[in-house]
Amino acid sequence: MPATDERGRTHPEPAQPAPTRLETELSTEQAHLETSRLALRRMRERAQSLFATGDKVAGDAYTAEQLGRHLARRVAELADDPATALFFGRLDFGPTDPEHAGRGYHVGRRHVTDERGEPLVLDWRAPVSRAFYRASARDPQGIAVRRRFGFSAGALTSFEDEHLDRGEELGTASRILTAEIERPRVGPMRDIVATIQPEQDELVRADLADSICVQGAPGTGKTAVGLHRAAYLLYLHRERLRRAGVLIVGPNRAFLSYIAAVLPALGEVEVAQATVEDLVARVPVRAVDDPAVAALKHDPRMAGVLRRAADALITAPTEPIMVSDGSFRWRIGLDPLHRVIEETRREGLPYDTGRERVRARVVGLLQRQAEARRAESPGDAWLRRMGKARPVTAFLDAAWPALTPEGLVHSVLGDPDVLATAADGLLTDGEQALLRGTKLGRTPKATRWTAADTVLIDEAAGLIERTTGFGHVVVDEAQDLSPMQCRAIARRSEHGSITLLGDLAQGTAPWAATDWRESLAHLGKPDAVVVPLSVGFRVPAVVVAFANRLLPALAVDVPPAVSLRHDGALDVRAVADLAAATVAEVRAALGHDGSVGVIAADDAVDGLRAALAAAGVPTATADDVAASARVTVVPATLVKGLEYDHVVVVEPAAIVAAEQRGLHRLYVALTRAVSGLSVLHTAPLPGPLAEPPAA
Ligand SMILES: Nc1ncnc2c1ncn2[C@@H]1O[C@H](COP(=O)(O)OP(=O)(O)OP(=O)(O)O)[C@@H](O)[C@H]1O
Repeated sequence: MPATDERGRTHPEPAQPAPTRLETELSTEQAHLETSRLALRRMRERAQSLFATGDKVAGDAYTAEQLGRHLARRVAELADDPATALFFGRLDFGPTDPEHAGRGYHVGRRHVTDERGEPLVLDWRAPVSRAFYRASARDPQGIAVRRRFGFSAGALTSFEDEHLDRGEELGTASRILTAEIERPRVGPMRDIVATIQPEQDELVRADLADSICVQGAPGTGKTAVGLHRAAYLLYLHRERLRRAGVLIVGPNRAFLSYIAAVLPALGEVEVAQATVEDLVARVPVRAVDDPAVAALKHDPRMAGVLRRAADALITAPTEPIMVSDGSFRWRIGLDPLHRVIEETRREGLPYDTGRERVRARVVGLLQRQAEARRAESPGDAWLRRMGKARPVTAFLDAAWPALTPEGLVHSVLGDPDVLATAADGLLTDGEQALLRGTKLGRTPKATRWTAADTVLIDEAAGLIERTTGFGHVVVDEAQDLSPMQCRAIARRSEHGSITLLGDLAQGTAPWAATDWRESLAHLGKPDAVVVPLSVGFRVPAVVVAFANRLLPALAVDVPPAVSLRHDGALDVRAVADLAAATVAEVRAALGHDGSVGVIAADDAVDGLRAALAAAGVPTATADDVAASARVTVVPATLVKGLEYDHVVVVEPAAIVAAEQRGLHRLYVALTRAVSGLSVLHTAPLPGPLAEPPAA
């Protein structure tokens, strides 16, 4: 409005440069963000007030509890983290789209609607949002303009448009994608919803019915894809998957805590996470196997041995059953008992179910006799009494004895006769001798089980009873699963699907996979497709080139990664004093933003931690993602799946020497860096790294 002076004369406003079109658009978008945040807050407040009064409106305690849980979940889902962008993109449809012509949608982490129910932000998983990830200049999918927003500390600061209708497409040249990839890393893993790439999106949005296996070099986004697929499937099949459950399997606790925040940030708060060891932890692990024995216990032939041992317990009846019942005496002869056992055996039920089926059939035979003699049908109480009658149980105990998983494994490992029969033709004499050398307690209870035993016990449990499964299982770092561990996961996904993620080059377990088809067969999903990912989002090109020098020595057939990052630094240096050089290197790295990871052979970790502490540099451990210390000292055996902005790998030769697949371990260690990698050594570098790179 023009200003008026004391004499009543009007003056034009002091000249302000008119806002540019870009500035106006930016402020419109900022206003939309503000409106959306307020709307989300309203949605959350409504959910909270429903939660507060939910128990008063529900009819009964059960409904109240269900409702309470639902509402609590809803409140958690609607949490707004001011540090993350509520929306990150916008789609403007062109005039010819049959459904959305001329409309624009903001795409973000969850649906936000205004008070009239009109969408302010669309969930990234909604069908319309798909075009945000997949549309291209060649196949615009109805989109005229795709806009990406840039944020700084939760504030919307920029945007970038692609006029797909004019054939413009940025692809990986997007500034906003580049900034996201090059952002210095700190703390736990973050979601990538804003920048999921088309080849990743195809995997994320694969059908629930499809099991898939992703082979990807380090940093190609396998973990990210697996987590986002879990979130996507939960969105699309909410009820079904909530009932059946979704499980994420990772290599160790440090890794699980590193990824734990991703799904909650996407509004998914009910996903189970476990290591394979957790899954099979029916007994505590209190002993260690000799490596050769452990390897044998993880061999899939052990499944056959256990099955045979369980089958061998089922034997032909030797005596008829006689039961006194008041003034009556019932008798079942050998022939019908034979038939019951054989018929039930042929049904191939879990052992326990079979035993109960035999019991029910025997009671059925008694019932028929009773009906014939008494001309009336006995009631439930009678049936129960007959089922528990001593002669019936005695027959069962002889022909189909009760069995526990620990008991079965104990007898296979501890009773040479049982082993000889069960392993005949499956294991060599030498292998049987290895197993006979296993130290066991006198009873299963008194036995100090090993980690490999727990896998056998789980296999035995799978023979005896049905395992409860999940609707979908995501398995990360799957190259390290043994065949027997694959079978443990197969039992938990028999009626569901799996996403298998891994890199054969990073296999460090003695039984590491060399061919995904074999793992998939053991997982019960032989027909799953194997899809490669080859664009690396973590490791800078110079570092990839250095690590790739190890590939020929790793004896695996995998496509090498191509890095999207052409920045980044590599510094390989012979030093005189490892501890002093590490301290200096860490100090220098602390001069820049981001986390610092020091990776060393396991037995060198304590010494390095002490050296850093003595120099006044506090350090965290790998499983402490919330630590305030920026420096983490990680044993090489725990670093799989993790990443740090700057990585210092200390004495590669020691990492290689520490284990059988030490070169694979070193490959893992060398591929953890986001911005820079320093390699410090006193001993010569291991084989392929010592040679000059091939031209
Ligand atoms: N589309 C993307 N946009 C931005 N960042 C991405 C994208 N995909 C992956 N990243 C980032 O790249 C890094 C590596 O991703 P991730 O850990 O999922 O890779 P990975 O294949 O599982 O690696 P590894 O084999 O080493 O376990 C992470 O920081 C992740 O956030």
